[in-house]
Amino acid sequence: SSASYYEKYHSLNDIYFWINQTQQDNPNIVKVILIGSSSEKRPLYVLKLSRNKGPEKKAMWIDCGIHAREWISPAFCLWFVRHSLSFYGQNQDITHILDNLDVYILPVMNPDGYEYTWTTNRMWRKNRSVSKSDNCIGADLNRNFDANWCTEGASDDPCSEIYCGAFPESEPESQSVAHFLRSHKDSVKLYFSIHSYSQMLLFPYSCTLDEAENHNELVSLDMAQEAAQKIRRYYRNIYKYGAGGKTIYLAPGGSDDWVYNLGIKYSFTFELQDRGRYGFLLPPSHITQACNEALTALKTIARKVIEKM
Ligand SMILES: NCCCCC[C@@H](C[SeH])C(=O)O
Ligand SMILES: [Zn+2]
Ligand SMILES: [Zn+2]
Repeated sequence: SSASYYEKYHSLNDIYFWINQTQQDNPNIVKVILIGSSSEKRPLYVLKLSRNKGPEKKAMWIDCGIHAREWISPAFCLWFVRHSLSFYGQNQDITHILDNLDVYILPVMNPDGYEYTWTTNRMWRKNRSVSKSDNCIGADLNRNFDANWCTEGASDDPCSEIYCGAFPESEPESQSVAHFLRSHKDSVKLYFSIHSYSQMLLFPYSCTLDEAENHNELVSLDMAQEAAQKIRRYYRNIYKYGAGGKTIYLAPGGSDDWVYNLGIKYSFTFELQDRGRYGFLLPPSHITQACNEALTALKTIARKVIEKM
């Protein structure tokens, strides 16, 4: 696919075709792993990028598209894969990362919701599971993980945009991701969940206002602060950074907090462009800069984590 392919938003079927094509074009580097299926039985495909044939290396994980309307998120996962495949050996940052880490990428964690934003309601957020009680559809997958589940910042009302689901991991999508990460928790060292919008680099905790035990390390010059500084310097754009609970809002049951408590101590949620002018409807002409900003932050953090391994 040409460069311009990555400066557009793609339908779900287009992305499934891209996943298959990318694996076929790069059989020695890309492996496709089926980690589960959505409530409407669509496949959840993870791409594994690995430059090494050796034993299981340390790894990093990137999930995109947990919230359906945040189209820049899957666009970033595709952008990252293309950057990794096209610039390995040329760009020293991505070469260093791929020489040290395998990368698991889940381009669309909520395929049913994503499809729904293309066919029916562009502003849909949740998945499309049918709840027993009300006539309302969908749970917020980023409130369905087992981390202070369904406390303040989530809702037990199935009609709410932040409905926490019937119980932790009640949703097939979050259950599939939790299952995969539980079985890879000894090799996965770094976790990224990509969202939009508001331009923030967030880390645990969002489920309480308590500080994570390695809070200083996450916020210090090593990690989030340096990433935000790089974006400001290279792209003249402002990203806030900090613990989610204090920086954006209380949001219990999130993937990043659950991953952190699982023992993956370098866990981040990125809120990409913009700050509200277009919001979730970020125009395709903004994809390049939004993805470059996210790439800069991801590389900065990944390089620091590799140094500490
Ligand atoms: N895991 C919670 C991180 C902070 C909130 C992130 C936003 C992304 Se739209 C949310 O899930 O409401
Ligand atoms: Zn989101
Ligand atoms: Zn958001």
